[in-house]
Amino acid sequence: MEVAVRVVQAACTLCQRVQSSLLLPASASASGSVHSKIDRSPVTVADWGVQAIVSWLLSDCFQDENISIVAEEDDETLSSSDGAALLESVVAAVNGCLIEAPKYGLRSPEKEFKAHDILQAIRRCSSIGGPKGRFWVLDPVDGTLGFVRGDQYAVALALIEDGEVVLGVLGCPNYPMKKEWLNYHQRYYRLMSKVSPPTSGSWHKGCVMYAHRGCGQAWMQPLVHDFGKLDWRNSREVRVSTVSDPISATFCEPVEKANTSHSFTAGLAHSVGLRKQPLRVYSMVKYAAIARGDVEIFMKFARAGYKEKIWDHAAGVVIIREAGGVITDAGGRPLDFSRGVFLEGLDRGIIACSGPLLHHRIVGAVDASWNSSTL
Ligand SMILES: Nc1ncnc2c1ncn2[C@@H]1O[C@H](COP(=O)(O)OS(=O)(=O)O)[C@@H](OP(=O)(O)O)[C@H]1O
Ligand SMILES: [Mg+2]
Ligand SMILES: [Mg+2]
Ligand SMILES: [Mg+2]
Repeated sequence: MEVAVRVVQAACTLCQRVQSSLLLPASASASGSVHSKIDRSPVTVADWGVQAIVSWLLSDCFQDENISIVAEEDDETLSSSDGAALLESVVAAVNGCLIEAPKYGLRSPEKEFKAHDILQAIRRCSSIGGPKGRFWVLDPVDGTLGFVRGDQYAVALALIEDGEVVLGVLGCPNYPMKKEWLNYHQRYYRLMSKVSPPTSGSWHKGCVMYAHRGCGQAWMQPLVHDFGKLDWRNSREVRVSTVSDPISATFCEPVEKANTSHSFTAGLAHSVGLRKQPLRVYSMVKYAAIARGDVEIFMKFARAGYKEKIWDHAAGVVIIREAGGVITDAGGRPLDFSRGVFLEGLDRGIIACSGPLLHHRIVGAVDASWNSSTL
């Protein structure tokens, strides 16, 4: 757990630097830093950079060159002839971050990384998961769309043992320790990014959340740029909301309508008596929000045929559960992390709630309205 938290803290620093540079007006570096994948989703220098550093740091910490990691990105684009400029940016971002690894109580590599070291580190995350043994699961940047838009995103790292998520760490660089800081923070960030972006060293407005299966506790600590100054006693326990009356509950969901049916969730919300506007947030920050009691419900109904990937959920699931929440598919069954990179057998959608009462109502409402929906 300690290694995972340190590694995620370091990875968040890399992300913050890349995000600041992306937000520079007409930034020369920005134009080349975002690439479009075959499914037209974005991938950036930060996605590859984080995957490379997490891969290298984990294998270095555990002295295991063959450490097993399932992760979202691959090296195909960077290895291709038109990926040379991107690769160069990733090399610079990774070296800039790893040189500071000792600040996080981690080791820097003996020599600066060259392009082929980066490709190798990215490629090493090629585990395909499964029912047996132990492997890490990494979403280097979850909510890449939010990331490129200067908004919410998360670095998500989990450990799976024999098909069960045993620990999860969620780095949320733009999600302040206190919900009340969020508006102020976002307005400030947008304003600043038009003038001069904040230097990474002065930016302490994020948090890192983590939990270990079976402890019944989940924790949050501030994002730091010098781990030596971080006292583990600054970590505070987080807990889900105690609200169980739908009238006072808030639900959250993905921002993009391509990723979930906003109309179906609006119908569900109405039928169970939710009255507040949904909070649309990018990334697993939604899971962080449930775990620490900022919202009560998360719902996602992807289009038929879309298969959810384990890295989009693993870290968040264990944090929500240990913080006291309930998370299942829409049939009320636990998410199955034991069947490879996909959440195979997922029934319709995902529902996370601060407690069993709300969860029961929503699952019931899905059943009542599913057949008349167009999903
Ligand atoms: N079609 C479709 N349907 C459902 N989900 C999809 C789909 N395409 C992608 N993804 C995955 O969604 C991840 C982003 O989820 P978000 O909750 O951040 O979505 S949103 O941007 O707020 O709409 C996103 O994670 P990242 O790629 O890490 O950003 C994807 O893994
Ligand atoms: Mg992606
Ligand atoms: Mg993701
Ligand atoms: Mg991602």
